[in-house]
Amino acid sequence: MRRDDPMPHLSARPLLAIRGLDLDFGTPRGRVHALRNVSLDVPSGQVVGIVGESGSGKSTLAYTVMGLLPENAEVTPGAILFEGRDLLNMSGSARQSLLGDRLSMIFQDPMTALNPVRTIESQMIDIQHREQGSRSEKRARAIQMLHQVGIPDPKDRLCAYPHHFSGGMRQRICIAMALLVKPALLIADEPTTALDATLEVQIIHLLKDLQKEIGCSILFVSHHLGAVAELCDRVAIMYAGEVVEQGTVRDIFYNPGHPYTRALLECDPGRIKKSTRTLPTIPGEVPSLLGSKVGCIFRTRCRHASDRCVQENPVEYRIGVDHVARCHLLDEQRLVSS
Ligand SMILES: Nc1ncnc2c1ncn2[C@@H]1O[C@H](COP(=O)(O)OP(=O)(O)OP(=O)(O)O)[C@@H](O)[C@H]1O
Repeated sequence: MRRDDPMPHLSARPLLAIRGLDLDFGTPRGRVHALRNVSLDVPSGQVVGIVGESGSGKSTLAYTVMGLLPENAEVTPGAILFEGRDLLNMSGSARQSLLGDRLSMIFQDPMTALNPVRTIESQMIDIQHREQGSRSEKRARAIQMLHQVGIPDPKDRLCAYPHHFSGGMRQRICIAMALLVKPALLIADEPTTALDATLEVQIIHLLKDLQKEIGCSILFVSHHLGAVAELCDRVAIMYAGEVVEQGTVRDIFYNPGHPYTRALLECDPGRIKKSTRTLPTIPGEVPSLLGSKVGCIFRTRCRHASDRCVQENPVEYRIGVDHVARCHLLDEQRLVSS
């Protein structure tokens, strides 16, 4: 069960390779250990989901890749290799030239990305500033992309401002803008959280279709397991700053190896029997991220926790070819039965 080969689930040259990433936020109360020893791959042409409860570090991970961190953030070791180049050691200008070109992002709130006082046309033309072609060619590409994301009468709507569109339509416009530059990697940070369930399904289907068409990879951050199952090829489960388990969608949903993943699946409203009147929750609370980094991060909520879980950080154990989890139980070869 214990892996012999270091990180067997990580391929030789993925599009994005995060290795041993730790990130702290300096605060008056001490250092918040927001990311702990995170290693993760996004292979070319694949969609990787990052799932976890609120505060588990999903957005911090996404923003770290984009280089959009606040001043109090400090990466203390780690590497983020994008197309083989370490983003953490790149000059500001080299990194800047990747953003909005090879790397693109969709935010939870579309108004974060859209300028409220500029027309959709001017914003969609501006985003193509590195692309070849005249203004009218860029305008034509914008219309085509708006059509692809399902904006009705795109030619007539170009002169509208963001507030003229509904929330769902604004998110479609953001997707159109993010994909207009044909990025190699699209980072989507909870892009459907602000939308109702019907719109969420539409946006997930849209992302799926466009990803296939453009051939880009997506790092999809979500706390919605159903959306992840629908869209992703691979899933990483985060808890309190750590990736505690990762594998294919099938591995995670049908053969979870970590007690936290099991608990998360048991609490998923999409899987709960209709006769149940109260939604189950995971007992206990997420630990303070200010604390020591020693021991299993999930031990305070785990019914299987032992002394070893207090004293020793679990390494990744291989459950399947492409499937790993950080839990001492796997070392002892007695998988948790639910
Ligand atoms: N600028 C900051 N300074 C101090 N702590 C921060 C800062 N930004 C985030 N954190 C802390 O880092 C941890 C991870 O936060 P993050 O927003 O990445 O979680 P998340 O999983 O994306 O949560 P959500 O689903 O609610 O967006 C949290 O404990 C959060 O309070």
